[in-house]
Amino acid sequence: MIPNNVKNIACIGAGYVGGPTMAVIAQKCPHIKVTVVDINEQRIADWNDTDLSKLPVYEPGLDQVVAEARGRNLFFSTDVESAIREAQMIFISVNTPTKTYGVGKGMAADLKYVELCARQIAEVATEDKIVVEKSTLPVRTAQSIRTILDASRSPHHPLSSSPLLPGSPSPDSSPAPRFSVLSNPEFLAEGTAVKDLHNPDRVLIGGEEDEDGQRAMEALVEVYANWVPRERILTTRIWSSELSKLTANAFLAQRISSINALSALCEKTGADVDEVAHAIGTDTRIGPKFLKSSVGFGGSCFQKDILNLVYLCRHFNLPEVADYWEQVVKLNDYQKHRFAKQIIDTLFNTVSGKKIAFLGWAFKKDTNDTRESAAIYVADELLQDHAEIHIYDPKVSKERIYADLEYLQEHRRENSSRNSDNSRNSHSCNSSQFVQLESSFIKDHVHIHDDPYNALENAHAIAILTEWDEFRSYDWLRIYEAMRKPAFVFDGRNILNKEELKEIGFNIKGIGKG
Ligand SMILES: NC(=O)c1ccc[n+]([C@@H]2O[C@H](COP(=O)([O-])OP(=O)(O)OC[C@H]3O[C@@H](n4cnc5c(N)ncnc54)[C@H](O)[C@@H]3O)[C@@H](O)[C@H]2O)c1
Ligand SMILES: O=c1ccn([C@@H]2O[C@H](COP(=O)(O)OP(=O)(O)O[C@H]3O[C@H](CO)[C@@H](O)[C@H](O)[C@H]3O)[C@@H](O)[C@H]2O)c(=O)[nH]1
Repeated sequence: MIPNNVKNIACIGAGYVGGPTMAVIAQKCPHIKVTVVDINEQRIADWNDTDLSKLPVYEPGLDQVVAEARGRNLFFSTDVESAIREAQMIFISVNTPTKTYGVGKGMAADLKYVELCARQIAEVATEDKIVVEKSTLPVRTAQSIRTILDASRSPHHPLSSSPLLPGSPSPDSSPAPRFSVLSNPEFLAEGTAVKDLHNPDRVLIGGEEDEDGQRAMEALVEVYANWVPRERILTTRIWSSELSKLTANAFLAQRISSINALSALCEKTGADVDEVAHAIGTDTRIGPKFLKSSVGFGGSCFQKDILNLVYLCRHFNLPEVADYWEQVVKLNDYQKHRFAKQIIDTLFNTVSGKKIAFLGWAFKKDTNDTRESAAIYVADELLQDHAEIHIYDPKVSKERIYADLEYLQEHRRENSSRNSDNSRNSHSCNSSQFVQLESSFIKDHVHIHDDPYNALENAHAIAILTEWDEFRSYDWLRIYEAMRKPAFVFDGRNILNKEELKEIGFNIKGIGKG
């Protein structure tokens, strides 16, 4: 019978979502054993490191949560099979990146890791289980997961006891396991993951309408009800839950692209985008959040999830709807390009041989995650013009920065060597005017610093790519004195005090500042 009272949870995928989410469940539910498994041995070793500063995910407050629960009822392991076997409820929290090959390349979500999890659960499970989609998935993925899981109940499956097939050899006498699939998308934002998990606006659970589905939903509601008020735990039909996740991200990203589109108009007209955002945000129907104009949104989710939504719309023959949402991503590409171009234009139409210092590489503050960070695309565009880039980020490693730039070149290589008719023609990563940069060129032209003042010394210009708080409190007079003149600052996050910097002597340009 599908359990409605869970004592043992497994989570497949110990990444930015699986790790923090399960750590908080374990912290808040000491009566439940939570095992997080991953095939990446290094990641698991890092989660188990006694030095909490080495956790693979940097999130404010996460170290305390892990310290409280790890070894008590929270475990990190590479033994995926045992975790599946023992758990009553299994979360799938693996990556679902944009496909980089074949059908749907550049648009659709790549579900191969999710499918592998479903197959492994089907193979290993011997008892009834609840399978929870925690990864962000296209609407109706639960159907595919169910199909794979149900196949393990077929008379030909090695684990099936085949009670329906008279005379067939039965490997054992226990009945084949039953599964119920739930959708429980995660809405945490990086940098505030622990806060968001402790105090979510809502928890969304979608389930199937049969009796098993209802029992499974009840079981998951009971887990969250240990700390989330029940009125904030929403239960819906499974397809609504799946689609709500993509919709939420599309709406959030749309607000950023909307304000970024207007930032370009502000620069032409003399308006100030922050004043415009404040003026419209005070209308309670619009609200003040997610109206901060920037160099462009990054992160592993917004672009991927919108492209996935666009792909779905095209699949269901809704081209007008697809075009509408795709524009959000195109505008974001335009914003990143506009920022890089402004640097080159302002520095007298070339940055060749010039030292451009980057403050920040992460896609937002308070995280070490760099996936789809605007910094990568801006750096690439400046490197195309032979800039010397010097980078400081308080949390991102040297290896990560080089890997990000290399990955972009690899992506460009794939796009140019294959027929990319089906893929998105992104300005940032597929533009025909850009050449593929060699590794040696990247190593020679990109320098990473542990000390921000070293990164900034003798720079022709500074570009702020991430809104880390510490950048505001630097000694800007000292920085000015150590820079080449005219000393340019391009504030891609509008975090610096423009008037103060101008008084020091800087030539400062913000986003959407006319
Ligand atoms: N990062 C976020 O802030 C965020 C927020 C909400 C939702 N999501 C969604 O959650 C999902 C996971 O995102 P993430 O950022 O945690 O990804 P991630 O890449 O940080 O982590 C995924 C992990 O899954 C592991 N994995 C892949 N296949 C596996 C398998 N078969 N068995 C065991 N481990 C396997 C990988 O090794 C990796 O460590 C994605 O669908 C994403 O869209 C992410
Ligand atoms: O007003 C704003 C708000 C954000 N950003 C940028 O937008 C990107 C995304 O920021 P944010 O949404 O705060 O972080 P994520 O961790 O990407 O979280 C988003 O993506 C997650 C993964 O799906 C969802 O769970 C979250 O609800 C959703 O906010 C970052 O580059 C931010 O700098 C802006 O430029 N202006």
